[in-house]
Amino acid sequence: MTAAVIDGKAFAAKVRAQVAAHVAKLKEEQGLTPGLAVVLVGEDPASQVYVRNKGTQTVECGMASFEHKLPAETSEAELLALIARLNADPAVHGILVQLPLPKHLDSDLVINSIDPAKDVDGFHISNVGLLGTGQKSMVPCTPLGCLMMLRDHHGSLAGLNAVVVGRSNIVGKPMAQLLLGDSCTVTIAHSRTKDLAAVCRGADILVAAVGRPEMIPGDWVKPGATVIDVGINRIERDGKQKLVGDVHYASAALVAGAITPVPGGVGPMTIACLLANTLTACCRANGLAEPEGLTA
Ligand SMILES: Nc1nc(=O)c2c([nH]1)NC[C@@H]1CN(c3ccc(C(=O)N[C@@H](CCC(=O)O)C(=O)O)cc3)C=[N+]21
Repeated sequence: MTAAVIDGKAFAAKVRAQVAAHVAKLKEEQGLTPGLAVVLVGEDPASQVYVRNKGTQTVECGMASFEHKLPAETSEAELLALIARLNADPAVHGILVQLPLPKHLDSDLVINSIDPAKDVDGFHISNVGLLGTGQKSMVPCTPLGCLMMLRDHHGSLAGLNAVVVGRSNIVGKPMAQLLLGDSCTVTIAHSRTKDLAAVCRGADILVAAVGRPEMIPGDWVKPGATVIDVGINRIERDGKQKLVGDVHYASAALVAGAITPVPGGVGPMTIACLLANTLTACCRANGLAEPEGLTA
């Protein structure tokens, strides 16, 4: 059997179209334009490309984009002062501080200085706690995108065995919370898990978020399982730069029921969910009904 390919790129385009339609309605009926501020500290080339993509897609959806590029040697006080200004700016509904930050900056402190209502990454400690207790929160973009694709593919996720490989605060842990919220039986596995292969083979839903190129081979995949590959690893093969996931795609696709490719899977959905979260934040800030199907 060959797996169905879950086309994240096409799915993301649909999500962005929904966002754009809702934004148009907000403008017409309320005179409101959702705004997203993206803060980039330093000159990492990959981050620059990525921040530019976010800005372009934000504007394409009819929203306002505010880019703040600060030099690598920006002090913590300067960064916190910028965040305070964005927190107070009514034109800004979402704030994203691109991670990782340069080492001299305390990212927990910086993230927790963002107004939780504007924390479109869902990384603020207060949003983490709200998600963990099943309350309304801002949900991290990558796990939200994965959840949307899983719901679309399966309908109900109730009772399915979900294994999340990776325990990061930005993907693994919130992904596990969302799957639990949809009544999966959830296992969080990681580098110290005993017999990781056997644990993975028990998964109806396998989410790989470890950041190791092609670490999960096809024979760790249960026949018919749904595989969500969060990894985006830049490697060199045959003298060429290549993007691969955390799953060995060719072998996994022979066994899985459905699989997300890299590129074109989770990545585009992450940005689409960032735009959806910005719209949601704008609606909440103004006491308006939230867009349907774009939140957890
Ligand atoms: N505060 C913060 N929030 C983030 O959400 C965040 C961050 N910092 N720092 C960096 C990572 C990385 N990330 C990606 C999102 C989409 C693609 C994406 O669209 N990838 C394309 C390929 C792009 C390419 O060709 O390089 C794809 O998978 O098809 C990649 C990477 C969000 N991040």
